[in-house]
Amino acid sequence: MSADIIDGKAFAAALRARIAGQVETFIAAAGRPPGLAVVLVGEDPASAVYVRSKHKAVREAGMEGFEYRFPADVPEAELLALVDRLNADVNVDGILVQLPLPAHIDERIVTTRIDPDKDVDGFHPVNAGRLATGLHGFVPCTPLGCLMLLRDRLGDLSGLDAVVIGRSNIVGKPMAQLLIKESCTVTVAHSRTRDLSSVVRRADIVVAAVGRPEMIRGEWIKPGATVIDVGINRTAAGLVGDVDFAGAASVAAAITPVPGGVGPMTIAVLLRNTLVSAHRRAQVPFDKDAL
Ligand SMILES: Nc1nc(=O)c2c([nH]1)NC[C@@H]1CN(c3ccc(C(=O)N[C@@H](CCC(=O)O)C(=O)O)cc3)C=[N+]21
Ligand SMILES: [Mg+2]
Repeated sequence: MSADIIDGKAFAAALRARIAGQVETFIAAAGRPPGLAVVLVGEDPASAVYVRSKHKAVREAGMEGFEYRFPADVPEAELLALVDRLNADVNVDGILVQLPLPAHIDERIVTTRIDPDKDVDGFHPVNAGRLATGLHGFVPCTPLGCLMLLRDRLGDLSGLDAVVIGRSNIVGKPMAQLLIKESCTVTVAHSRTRDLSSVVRRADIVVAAVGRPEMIRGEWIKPGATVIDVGINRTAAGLVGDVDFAGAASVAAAITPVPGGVGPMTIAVLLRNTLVSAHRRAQVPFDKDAL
């Protein structure tokens, strides 16, 4: 193995510590903590684990967490009524409805009901549009976390060839938008891409977000590339990413591990977005780029 391992867990912990410092300053100015509401529907064990770790992170940062749980058969209207209440609640700066939702609930309707200016997940179409057109708004946490790791590692990304594998609204598309903004030459590959290995081989930056265990092979990676693995796949052998880690690590310059890479960044950026939202809503000035 020759690649440096990008320690997302340590980067996220440092970011969270800086956020906690800024939370104290915010409380002194605004007289209240930043507030994040997290809504969980159903009993999916993986979702319950994520929601618990989000709450722990919220408390550790000095923010206020509001937690709401519904049984899997909650009527959509009841969920929407809660979103309406949270939209109107002055102490709530961020609203996150944990996905996936049960099949009888339309995720698009719920996501679109959240006030875009409290949408710290960045899933509302208004925020997707803001990102696509260069306006201020919330950027989805996972791709923004990936970008922070890339900038920390590579500095200026301009002119680099980037391949994003996966075209979801939550990761692939916003990741591509962020890399375009960084002046990368961006290719978005997906399940219908022909000759994926040749597409990946050109890339200085590979972001894998396909949700298929170890699909991106080490032999495809250009020597010296930086590999960001967004995948979290539970297999018989344990947690693995979308990248063949051992193979890729023998040729890449740097690679994120799973776990301990992108995942912890997602939660740290959620706190960051909530802190940014709190400052905007309370009209307390804040330099988010100094975080
Ligand atoms: N509205 C909404 N917003 C989300 O941001 C959202 C969501 N729904 N639904 C589920 C996904 C998944 N997600 C993760 C958060 C943290 C880790 C994380 O911290 N992972 C650790 C531990 C991995 C493990 O042990 O499971 C790691 O990669 O090292 C992973 C995944 C947020 N999601
Ligand atoms: Mg796909």
